[in-house]
Amino acid sequence: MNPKKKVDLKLIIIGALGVGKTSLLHQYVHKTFYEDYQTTLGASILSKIISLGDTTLKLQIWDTGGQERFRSMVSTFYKGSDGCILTFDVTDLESFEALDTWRDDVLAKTAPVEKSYPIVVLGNKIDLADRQVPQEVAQDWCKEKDIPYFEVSAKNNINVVQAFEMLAGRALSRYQSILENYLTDSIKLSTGNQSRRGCC
Ligand SMILES: Nc1nc2c(ncn2[C@@H]2O[C@H](COP(=O)(O)OP(=O)(O)OP(=O)(O)O)[C@@H](O)[C@H]2O)c(=O)[nH]1
Repeated sequence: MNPKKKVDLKLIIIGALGVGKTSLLHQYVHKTFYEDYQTTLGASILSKIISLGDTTLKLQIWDTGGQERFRSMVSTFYKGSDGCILTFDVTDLESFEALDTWRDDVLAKTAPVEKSYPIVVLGNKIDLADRQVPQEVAQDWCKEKDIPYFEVSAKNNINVVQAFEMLAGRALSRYQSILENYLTDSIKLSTGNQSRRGCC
C-alpha cells in the first residue's frame, strides 16, 4: 500500500468587520459557535488536518481582523497563502459592497502574474431574517468572476465544511500543478545541460 502524501497549505479568511470570519473558522475546526463578539486584533491561526483522496492536508488557516486600522498590516499575511475565503454578511450590504476591494487587495499580494489563485466567497449569517443581500445578487457577482459561492451559517453549521473543503481541494490542485511545472522545468534544464555537455 502506498503511503499517503502530506501537503501543508496556508489558507486565509478575510472580509469586513464582524461578518463572522472567526465564527466560521471555529465552527469548521472546533465545531463550536459563540454568540459573544470579540474582534480579532491582527490575525490568529488555527490548524486542521484533513484527508483528500490520497493526500493528508495540514491546513494552517489565518483568521484576520476586519478592522480598517489593521488593513495594511493584515494584508502582509496574504503573502505565501495558497487560497482565500472571502466573507461577507448577508444582513450587511456594506460588507458585500466591500468584496471588490478585498479581492483586489488579496490578488495584488498573491497572484500578480498567474491568475489561478483559489478564492471562494461565503455569504454568512443566512440563519438571520433581516437579509440585505439577495442570494441571486451575490451569485451573479461570483459568476462574473468565476468564483464559487456558498450561502453559509456559522451559527447553524450550514455549508461550512463544504466551503472550506472546496477551497482546500482547489488549493491542493494548484499546489500540485505548480510542483509539476517546477519538476518538468528542472528536468528540461538538467537534460539540456547534459546534452550540451555531451556535444563538444
Ligand atoms: N446569527 C449569526 N450570528 C453570527 C454568525 N456568524 C457570526 N455571528 C456573530 O457575529 C458576531 C461577529 O462574529 P465574528 O466571528 O467575531 O466576526 P469576525 O468577522 O471574525 O469579526 P472581526 O474579527 O472583528 O473582523 C459575533 O457576535 C458572532 O456570534 C452566523 O452565522 N449567524
